[in-house]
Amino acid sequence: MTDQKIEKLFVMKCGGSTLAALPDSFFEDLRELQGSGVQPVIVHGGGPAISGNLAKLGIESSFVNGLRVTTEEVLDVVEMTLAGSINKAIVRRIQGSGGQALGLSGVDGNLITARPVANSDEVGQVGEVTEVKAEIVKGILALGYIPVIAPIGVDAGGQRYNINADTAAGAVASFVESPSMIVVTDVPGIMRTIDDEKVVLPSVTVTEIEELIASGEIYGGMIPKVRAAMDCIQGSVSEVVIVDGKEPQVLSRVLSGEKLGTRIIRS
Ligand SMILES: Nc1ncnc2c1ncn2[C@@H]1O[C@H](COP(=O)(O)OP(=O)(O)O)[C@@H](O)[C@H]1O
Ligand SMILES: CC(=O)N[C@@H](CCC(=O)OP(=O)(O)O)C(=O)O
Repeated sequence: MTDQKIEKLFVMKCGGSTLAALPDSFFEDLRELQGSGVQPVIVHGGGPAISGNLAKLGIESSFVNGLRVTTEEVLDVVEMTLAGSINKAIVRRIQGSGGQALGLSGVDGNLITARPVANSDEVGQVGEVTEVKAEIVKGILALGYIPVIAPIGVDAGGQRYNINADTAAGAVASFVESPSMIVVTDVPGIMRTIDDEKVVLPSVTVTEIEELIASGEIYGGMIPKVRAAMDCIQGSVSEVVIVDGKEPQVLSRVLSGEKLGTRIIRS
């Protein structure tokens, strides 16, 4: 398989907070992009659905710094939810709009290899990415399908890992050398309060992000997004854009350079 850079490639992360709320027009926009030769790669989350399924089984969810405490029992539910129902629901929605998609998790073909995170004594089977097999992603794109990736990793011994979806998306973007990553979530970008009013920041630098985390203006689920963004923009990814998936034609507008959401840039 060729390892040349793919023109018009972009990685998109779809958050669990917004998946169910994404309008049909979002998938129509995606299909039109695919039809015009753009090559989207999707990495998705599904945190709320995992917590919902765990609750049905009487298992309480707990998080340490945004990472789910993941026992083997929890991991079964994580994999079932992410690689199963959520992954297939996205594939069906893309196909329903006339696009072509192929769903897989990081386990398939050893797509995402992982090792335990540094604080695995606290969070259990949570992984950080060691490698993403870019040739699998490029091969699926070359066949004309949108890869839809669930963030489960695996190691050489066959152990599974639960990987935060923002982290996984950033790693996929780096390894496939995507020029950009679009993070689709349930808020219109990174917001801060100025004169008692919440405003969306059009662009932020790495230094500004550190300040916003330190001041508490970036918190919770936004932290793994900005951390993943800061990690991947050190390499081939030149910008990460955080946008609301309910914004009409959000993907094509961002890709055509419209100032929408928050752009995270290097300096
Ligand atoms: N500065 C900020 N601007 C916007 N949202 C923020 C900010 N800090 C924290 N958040 C929170 O981050 C959430 C998005 O993260 P999360 O719920 O994990 O979404 P996803 O499922 O898309 O990954 C927002 O709904 C909001 O509550
Ligand atoms: C380790 C860890 O926390 N993994 C996440 C994976 C899903 C995810 O990240 O989903 P969102 O993008 O919807 O938040 C979890 O178990 O919830």
